[in-house]
Amino acid sequence: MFNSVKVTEDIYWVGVNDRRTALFENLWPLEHGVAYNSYLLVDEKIALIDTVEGGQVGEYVRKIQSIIGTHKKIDYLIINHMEPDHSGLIQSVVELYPDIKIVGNEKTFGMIADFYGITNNTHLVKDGDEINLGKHQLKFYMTPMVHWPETMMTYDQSSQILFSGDAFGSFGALDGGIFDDEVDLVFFEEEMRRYYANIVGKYGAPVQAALKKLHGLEISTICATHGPIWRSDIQKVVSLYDQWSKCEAEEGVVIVYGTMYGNTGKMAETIARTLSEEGIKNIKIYDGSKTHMSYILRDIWKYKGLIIGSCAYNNNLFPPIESLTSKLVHMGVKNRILGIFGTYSWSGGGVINLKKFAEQIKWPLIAEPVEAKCAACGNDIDGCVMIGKQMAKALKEA
Ligand SMILES: Cc1cc2nc3c(=O)[nH]c(=O)nc-3n(C[C@H](O)[C@H](O)[C@H](O)COP(=O)(O)O)c2cc1C
Repeated sequence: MFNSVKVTEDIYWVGVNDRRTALFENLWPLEHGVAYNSYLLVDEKIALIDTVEGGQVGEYVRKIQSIIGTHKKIDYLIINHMEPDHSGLIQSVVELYPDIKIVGNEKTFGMIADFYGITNNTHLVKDGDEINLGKHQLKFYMTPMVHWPETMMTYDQSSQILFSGDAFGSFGALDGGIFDDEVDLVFFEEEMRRYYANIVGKYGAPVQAALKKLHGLEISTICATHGPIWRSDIQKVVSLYDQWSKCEAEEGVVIVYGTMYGNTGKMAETIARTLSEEGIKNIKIYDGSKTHMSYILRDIWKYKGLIIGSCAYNNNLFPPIESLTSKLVHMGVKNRILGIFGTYSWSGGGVINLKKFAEQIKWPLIAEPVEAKCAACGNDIDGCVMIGKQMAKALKEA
């Protein structure tokens, strides 16, 4: 989108959409693109909050100059987050506005020096420090490890807008709509959870600390660095972050399996049908080879139950299931209940490693694991039914 967009009378969205990059962080699919949001506050003094990814300098500068013209200077460049998708144009901004003061904390400046070799014209802020722009009084909140060490948030006391960095951000380009009341909210809530689960999810405790620090602040609008601007129901957005960072989950089950020839998948169908017969409505089945892990993690972040299956593969788990289980351990997901199943033909490798995963992640196993030889029959099918029944029972009791 070429236009800048007014957030208030004198605050502008000057972000850009990226529909070309296939993988965010070279890892996470961007089927519907992503937006890099930056904001311009035009007061007696002018401040730019964060920049955008490095590839879109022309459009970014045109947007800024369509608001302030080519002669006015920008006084402050506030850096809430140094990840290169937001800091990518710091050098270009500094070249264009050589007197600009870069506002950040101690950790920010270490990274600016190391990434971009910039050490001049810095304005160091600590937790609670303020800067006056004229009408606007900005206050800085240090929120380390949401999700980098230098992350901070900027709160404008006059408009009650929180510039939150990556917190409350989501995947998905902004297809014309910039505000939450202009976009498909169902899509963005899913994409916000996928972003949270994959990018921020490991840092639940720092997110909790940040939410505590912001508690009591009157927030009219949240301007994150990705996704829509939230202004309709701030309480809902904050409470989603609260739930996710506490690993709270809803009633429902993700069943994910790894299969080469379909036998493990058939067991998943039996388990799912039993869950449904037992009254569970939210059941999501994924073939781990077909659906990218980021979507599976998104749903694991939502639902309390995980049932995971794997065929044996060279004495080990099937590779996509191996990746998923190690990612779950790495992220330290808590407060889930687990069922496991699988197949083998000679010495196994799937279920034995799923049992090791259960021990590592310390989630309770709701039923006896089922391991079918080649293809499930008789007792194996009974075992799958039992996994479904026990999972439904545990979910209802949770
Ligand atoms: C490449 C490959 C490696 C396998 N490695 C093992 C193994 O290490 N141990 C074992 O018991 N079975 C192994 N199997 C057999 C499968 O795990 C077994 O046939 C299983 O039932 C297949 O399930 P599926 O139909 O869900 O793919 C292997 C099969 C293939 C094709």
